[in-house]
Amino acid sequence: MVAQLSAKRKAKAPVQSAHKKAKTVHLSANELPWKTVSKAHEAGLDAGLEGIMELEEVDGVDVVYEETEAGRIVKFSVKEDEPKKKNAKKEKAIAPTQQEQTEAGPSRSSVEPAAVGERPEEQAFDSKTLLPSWHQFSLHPQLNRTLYAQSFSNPTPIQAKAIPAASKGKDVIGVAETGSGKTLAYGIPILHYLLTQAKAKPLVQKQRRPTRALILAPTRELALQVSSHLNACLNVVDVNTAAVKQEEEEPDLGLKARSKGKGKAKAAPAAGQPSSPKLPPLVSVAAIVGGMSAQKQRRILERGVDVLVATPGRLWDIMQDDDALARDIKSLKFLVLDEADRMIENGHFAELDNIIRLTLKQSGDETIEPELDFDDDGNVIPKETAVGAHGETNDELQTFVFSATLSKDLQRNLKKRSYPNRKKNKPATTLDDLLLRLDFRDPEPEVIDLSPEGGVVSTLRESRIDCLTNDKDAYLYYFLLRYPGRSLVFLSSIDGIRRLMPLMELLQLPAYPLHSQLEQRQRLKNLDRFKSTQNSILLATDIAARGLDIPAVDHVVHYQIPRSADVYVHRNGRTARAMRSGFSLLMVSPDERRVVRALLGSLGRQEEEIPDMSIELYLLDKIKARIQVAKDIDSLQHKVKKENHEKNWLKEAAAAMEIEVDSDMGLSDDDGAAAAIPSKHQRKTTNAKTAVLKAELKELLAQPLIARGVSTRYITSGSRPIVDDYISGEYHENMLGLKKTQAGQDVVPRKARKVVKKEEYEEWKGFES
Ligand SMILES: Nc1ncnc2c1ncn2[C@@H]1O[C@H](COP(=O)(O)OP(=O)(O)OP(=O)(O)O)[C@@H](O)[C@H]1O
Repeated sequence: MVAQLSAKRKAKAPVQSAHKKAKTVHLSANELPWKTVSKAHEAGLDAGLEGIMELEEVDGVDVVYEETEAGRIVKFSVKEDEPKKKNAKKEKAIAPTQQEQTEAGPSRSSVEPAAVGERPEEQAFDSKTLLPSWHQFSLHPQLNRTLYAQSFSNPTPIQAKAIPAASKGKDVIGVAETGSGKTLAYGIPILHYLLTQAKAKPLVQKQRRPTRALILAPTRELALQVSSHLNACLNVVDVNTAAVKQEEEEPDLGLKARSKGKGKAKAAPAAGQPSSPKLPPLVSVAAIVGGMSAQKQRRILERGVDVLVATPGRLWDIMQDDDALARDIKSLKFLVLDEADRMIENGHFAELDNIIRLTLKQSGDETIEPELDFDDDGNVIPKETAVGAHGETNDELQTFVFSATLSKDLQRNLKKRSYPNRKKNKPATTLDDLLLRLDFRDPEPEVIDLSPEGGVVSTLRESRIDCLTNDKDAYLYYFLLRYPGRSLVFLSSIDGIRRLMPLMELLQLPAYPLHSQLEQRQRLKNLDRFKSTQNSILLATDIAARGLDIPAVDHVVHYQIPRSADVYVHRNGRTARAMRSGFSLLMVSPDERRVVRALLGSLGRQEEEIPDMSIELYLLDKIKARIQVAKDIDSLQHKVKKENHEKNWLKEAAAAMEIEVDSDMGLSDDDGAAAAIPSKHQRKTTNAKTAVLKAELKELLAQPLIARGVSTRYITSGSRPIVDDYISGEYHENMLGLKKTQAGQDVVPRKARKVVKKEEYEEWKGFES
C-alpha cells in the first residue's frame, strides 16, 4: 500500500539579489512554482526515506528575512521578467500545435510556466517547423524530440506507410529491405500509443506496470538491440543543443544512420528541467533474453515493463512461473514478430507457438485458462474445463509482423487468412502454419511490401570470388589486407570460426568471434569491440545475420555460402544500411557453385549478375606463403595443446584411480617414445620448431607486399612507378604498387573473368559431370 504523505519542500539557499532592476514579487511558500523531483535513486534513497514520498524544488527564489514588530518573518521574492525572457526562445521552438495537443493530451501553451510535476517528455514540440516530414503523424512530443535529436528528418518508406496504418489500429505485415528502419516502423506506433496513454503517475507508486506490448525477436543480440533502439526514443533530449549542432553539421542526405554517440543531442533534461534527479520513465522497455541473469530479469518483470522485447525461449521459461506475465500476454495491446522466419530456424518453434497461443482471441470454444498447465515438453495443455468458461476476449490486440524476407505467397495467405484448418490447439509445424494461426483481429491486415527486386538493396555492391576450398583463407586474408575497414565474415560452422581465429591472430588481424557457444557476455563484448573499432573483423555464424544494426559495416564476406536465399539477403543486410553504401563478397568453391546458382535463381537472378572481384594474383602467391607459415604454427600449437590436455586428463584419471602414472602406465616424461604423451625432448623440439616458424612469420609480416613491376629502389621507374601514388597519398600501405581503393571499384563483369586455373578446372570438371 502506498501512503500519500506530505511533501518535503526545499528552497534554494538565500541569495542576495544581484538583479536589483528586475521586478520582484513576494509570494507565499504555497504560491511558489514548485517542481517535483525524483528521489535520487542512485543515492539509495528509495529504501531509506520512509515517509518522504515526494521531493520538490524551486528555482530563482530569493529568501529575504524582514524584522517586523511581530518578530522576524521570511519573504520569498521571485523575479518576474527574467525567467520568461530567458526561456522565450526555447518555448517558441517547442510550442505545441493544435494537433499535437490533441494527440499528446493537454499540454501547456508556450508562455505558461512549467506546471508543478510536469514531465520533460510531455513538453510540447514544434514538429511543424522542426520536423515537417513527421508532422502529419501527430506523434507524441517525446518521439518528435528524439527523432529530431537523432537527425531522422524523414520517415523511411516503410515507416511512412506502416505508422499511419498502425496508428489507425490496423494489423500490419511489413516487408522491406534490410536496414530500412523497420524497428521504428512498428516501434513508433507502439511508443506513441503508450506515451499518450501514460499519465504522470506519482513517483511513489509501486504498482506493477502491466506489459502492453510484446516484441519477439529471434536472437539475443537483436532483442537487446531493439530494446535499446526503443529506449533511445524515450530518452529525454535537449532540443536546443540539438538544433545548434544540426546547423553545424553537413546537410542531411536523406537517411542518416543512427549510431550511438552520433546523435544530434545527448540525452539530457529538457529545457527548464532540473538536471540531476532522474524521473522514472513514462514508458519502460526491457529485454528478456537467454544467457543473462534470469533472476535479474524476473525482478525487472516484478516491477512491470510496458514494452517487453524477448527471445521466445527465455520468455517461455519465465512465463511458466509468472502468472501475472502470462495474464499480461493474454491481454496485450501489441504483439510484434520481428524476423519471425528466423525464430523458427533457431529451434524456438515450440516456445513461440505456445506464446502465440496465449495471444489468440478468446472465443466461446477456445478459452485458455490464465493459470497454465504444461506437459513434459513445456507445451500448454488446453484445459477442458476452460471451454467457454471465461468469455474474456482481447479484441484490442494489434499484431505486427515484420521481416525483410516474407514470401509473397505467405503475405497473400496472411492477408486473406486462407488457412483451411486453423486448429488452434494443435501445435504448428511450419512457419506458414505458425504465422497463419496468428489471430489478427483486423479482418483485413495491411500488407506493406517494399522489398526490392531480388532482395538487393540499391546501395549494395555485390561480388564473388571462385576459388578452391583450401584457398579461401588466402583469398580472405588478401581481401582483408587489401580493403581495410569493418568486415563481417560469415561462416556456417562454429568449428570454422575456431579454426580461423588463431590464424587471424597470428597474421595480426584484429578479429573477434561471434557464435552461440560463446558466453553471452563475451558475445556482447565482441560485438561492442567490433562496433567500436574502425578496422576490425567479426567472424560470425548466422546468429549475426539478421537484424543486427552495426554502424558502418563496410564489407560482408560470405566465407561459406549461405544455406538459403533469405540468409544471403539478411547477411548482406548487415552492410549498406540506411542508404549507406556497402559491399558483399561471396566466396564460392567448386562444390558450392551449384547451390549458389540455385540460391540466386530462387531470388530470380542470374549468376552473371554478380561480378568477379579482381585479384592481384602475383600478390596472392606471397600471401599464400604467409598463410602457410601461420597454418604450420597453428597446427604445432594445436598439437601441443592437445597433448597437454591428454596428459592432464591421464594424470587426473590416474590420480582418481590412485594409480602411479610413471610406474604403472609407462607415461613418464622420459620414456615418451612408447607412450601417448610426448617426451620432454619431443616437446622441446616442437617448441623450437614453433619458435623458428614464428620468427619466419614475423619477418614475412614485416616486409611489405610488393606488386609485380614495382621498383622499390627507384620509385619513379619500373613498369609500375609508385611515385605519383606517394605524392597524392593514394598508395596502399600494405600492398606496394596498388592504390588505396574501395572494394566496389575493383570488380569486373563476370563475362570478362579469366579462364579458371588448371587444377580448379579439374575439380570443376569432376563436380559438373
Ligand atoms: N527515419 C530514419 N531516418 C534515418 N535513419 C533511420 C530512420 N529510421 C531508422 N533509422 C536508422 O536506420 C538503421 C536501420 O534501422 P533498423 O535496424 O530498424 O532496420 P531494419 O529494417 O530493421 O533492418 P533489418 O532488416 O536488417 O533488421 C538504424 O541505425 C536506425 O537508427
